[in-house]
Amino acid sequence: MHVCINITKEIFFLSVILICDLSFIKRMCSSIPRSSCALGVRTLFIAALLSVFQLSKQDCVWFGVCNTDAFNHNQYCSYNGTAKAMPNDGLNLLKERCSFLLDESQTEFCCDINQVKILNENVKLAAAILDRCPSCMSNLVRHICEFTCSANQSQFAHVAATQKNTEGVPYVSSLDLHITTEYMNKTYKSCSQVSVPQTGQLALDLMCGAYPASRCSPSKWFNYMGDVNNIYVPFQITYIQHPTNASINGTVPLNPHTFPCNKAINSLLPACSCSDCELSCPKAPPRTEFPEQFKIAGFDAYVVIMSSVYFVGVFIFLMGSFVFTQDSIIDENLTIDVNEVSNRTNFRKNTSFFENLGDKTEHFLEKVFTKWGTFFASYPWITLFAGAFLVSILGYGITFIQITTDPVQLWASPNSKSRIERDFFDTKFEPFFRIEQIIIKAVNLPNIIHKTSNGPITFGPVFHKDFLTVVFNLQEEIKNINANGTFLNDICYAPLSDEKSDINTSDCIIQSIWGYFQDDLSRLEETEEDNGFNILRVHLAK
Ligand SMILES: CC(C)CCC[C@@H](C)[C@H]1CC[C@H]2[C@@H]3CC=C4C[C@@H](O)CC[C@]4(C)[C@H]3CC[C@]12C
Repeated sequence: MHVCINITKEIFFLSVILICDLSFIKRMCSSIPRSSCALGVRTLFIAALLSVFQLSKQDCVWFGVCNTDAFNHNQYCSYNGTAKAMPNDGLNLLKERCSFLLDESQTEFCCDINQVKILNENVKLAAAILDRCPSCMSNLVRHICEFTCSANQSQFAHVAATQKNTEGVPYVSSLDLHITTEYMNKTYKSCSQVSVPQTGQLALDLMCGAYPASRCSPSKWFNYMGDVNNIYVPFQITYIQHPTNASINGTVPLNPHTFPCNKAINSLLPACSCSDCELSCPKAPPRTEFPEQFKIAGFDAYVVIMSSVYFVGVFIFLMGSFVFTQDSIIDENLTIDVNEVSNRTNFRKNTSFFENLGDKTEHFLEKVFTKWGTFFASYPWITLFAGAFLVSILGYGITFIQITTDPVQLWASPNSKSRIERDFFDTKFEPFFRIEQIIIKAVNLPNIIHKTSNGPITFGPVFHKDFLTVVFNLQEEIKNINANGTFLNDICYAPLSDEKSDINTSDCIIQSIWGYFQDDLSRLEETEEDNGFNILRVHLAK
């Protein structure tokens, strides 16, 4: 509709100009030669077309400041013409926050010097919080500069509503801003961890309206920054997200260039620090990869080698037992003489290699030990005394024996991580306390799906309300445990208790998920509203 009206306007202008020109030409042509007359007509026609084109160009949606409301917010005059030249003072002011707009030596803009001043003033609000992370700040300011001053503003900004000032001049009271989701996400990502040391919060805790940073999202953040009900925002800015930067019905969504927070935007400014940008934090060294497992034909090499050794051994044994036999019986039909029973070889048909080997070894040992025994038996006294002397000499070492009964010394290597940490603990927290841990697992319970304004989030089954209640009861039972008259408060670590007075169980250090609820069952029931969603209230700060 809007376009149609403009086109009819153009045709109207064209016809008026042509009619005027034609009457003028008729008069002129009667007095000059025909060829120069034709040239004149053509030139006039082109000039007319150009002027029409110029008139129809509507690059801007606003220009200049037309209203200042009760909150000292400035609103801009509705204007749909071309960009206007910016005086040098204005260009210098633009350099402050929007220097990228001047990159292509552009001098015409859809804003005047007053708007640039207002822009610089307003941007200071965000700068107070975000300036410590230059990439985030620059990302955010890019779209603000673009929609306030860009020379082709009308491609992505459409006036949604206007109002009239006291003099009846219309000013923009609501603007639709077409912007890519990519820009919003990347800008949000680069700012999401920026901290505000003065308050100990994150920037988004302050800049996301009703939402804390943990529940903020790109859409919520931008919506808040454009919400006219926000005291800092002068007029409604409705961010309309586009999944791509493709133009739709002549609307080309704004897609300014962004920098990740760990990249410096120029050589003068640093990248954001680790405390404001996770990407800037030093990376943990890559995990040392274990060397490739040694394999033979796709099987573990040790298995292959040990199996081969086993089979070769078995093979040798079987060969020695059955194949390499010695013929020791001469005659098959031998009749054994009773007197020859002691001659073993006569009973054997075949003797194996191993049997022969065993036989020889046995004979050898028999000979050696017979000699040994005969020798010592011949000198009994010397043997007895020498033996006793040797035993007493060697037994002297028993005086150096140390028996370790401490399980820590017995089972933990002095260089092990647990041992080093325990030694550290012992030196810092005397006397030594043992930390007892109970690891509780939820069995057969479903996951918890928590519906939030950012979409559903799945939590593990340990967050089941009933489960948490059972854990609480168990914790209470442990607190009241009675071991033959000794209670937890008799043995627990209670650094905050007054040493002179008796230690109460409530002074004992117990760390569990119930700490979030100050060990108070009724607090688990408390909920909070998050944009229509019910959420659990966590009493961290109380
Ligand atoms: C918690 C407080 C301090 C932070 C406030 C953050 C938001 C609301 C502030 C920070 C920067 C501000 C913007 C800075 C510059 C401009 C350009 C101007 O042409 C229209 C207003 C507009 C678009 C401001 C709107 C409000 C704004 C988005």
